[in-house]
Amino acid sequence: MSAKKIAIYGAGSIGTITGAYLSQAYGKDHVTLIDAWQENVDTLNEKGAHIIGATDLTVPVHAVTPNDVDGQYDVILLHTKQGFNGTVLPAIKKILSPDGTLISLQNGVPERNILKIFDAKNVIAGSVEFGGTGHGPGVSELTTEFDAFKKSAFQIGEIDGKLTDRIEMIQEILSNVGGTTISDNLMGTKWTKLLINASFSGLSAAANTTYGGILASDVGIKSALHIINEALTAGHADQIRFAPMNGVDFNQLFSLKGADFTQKQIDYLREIMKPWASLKASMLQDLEHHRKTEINEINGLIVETAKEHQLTTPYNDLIVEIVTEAQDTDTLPNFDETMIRFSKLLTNKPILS
Ligand SMILES: CC(C)(CO)C(=O)C(=O)O
Repeated sequence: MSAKKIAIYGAGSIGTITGAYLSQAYGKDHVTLIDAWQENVDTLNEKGAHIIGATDLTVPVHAVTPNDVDGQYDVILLHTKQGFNGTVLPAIKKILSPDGTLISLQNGVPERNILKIFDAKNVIAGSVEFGGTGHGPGVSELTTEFDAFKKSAFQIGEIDGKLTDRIEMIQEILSNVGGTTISDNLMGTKWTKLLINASFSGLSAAANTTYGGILASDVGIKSALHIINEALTAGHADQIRFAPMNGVDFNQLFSLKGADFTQKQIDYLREIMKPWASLKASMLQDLEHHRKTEINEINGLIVETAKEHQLTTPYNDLIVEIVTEAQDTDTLPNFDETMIRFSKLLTNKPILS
């Protein structure tokens, strides 16, 4: 396998971590990090990729800007944001070898659009299950606890869910980064990641805090459960079978069964999310750096899907409202104000024991 040429398209907080581990495993002659930010590319080449947080690791890497890409790649990991797909996908098409594989790892569910540009035989997809926070050029903080990262970093699958030699080969490659499981239910995988993004990343962005800040707040954790439940309801209406993530069946454990969520559901959600407490949503990092967020592709997708089935989504609506407001006014949301707005939605919803 080491003869394969691998590219990481998008060396942001997640791409830098992935690129560091793959370069460590296969050598920088076989792995290229592609990123549009010249200063990031220069620093990566001069100083290596520096991973801090749950580990401390510096790995020599080879990085280029999209304009300087030379040659074709057998495997390309797609780590840019969906908002750039209009330019990124045609650029990737030119550098993916005819038998190559593009791994769609973006948040949301971009695969239908990706398949308009790429032949299905060249595409697999999956979800990223670890967090990263950028700390300037070349430096990324691994925000998932190290054991959880090594256990569960990616879930990948063929579009048709088949177990193929190719998907096993990609699993082997990604296992150099962290735990990688194969899913036979790709849409279920993408939607389970979507519900984590909508709830914890949505609230992290809307309340200007980490996942831990949401877990520690009663309003935060209860709102997270409502967001998850809205995503489950919209997904079910759209025939989605939610895949377990890191062994946890969100559908089974966290859907609303009675008048309200039970204390057991609250405690369990707090417990299983602990290894991700230091995560800062990429949408919050976008707001901090004056970039457009993925709000429409994350909470917005749940709202839209629900609407198609005449369902309402007050909790996801509020996330969209707050994050869009912050994005449009180039400001950061305020934790207390956001919690007040969510507590109004939660009023009259007692927690059953
Ligand atoms: C889970 C996490 C933090 C990993 O990048 C994420 O997907 C996001 O916030 O966008």
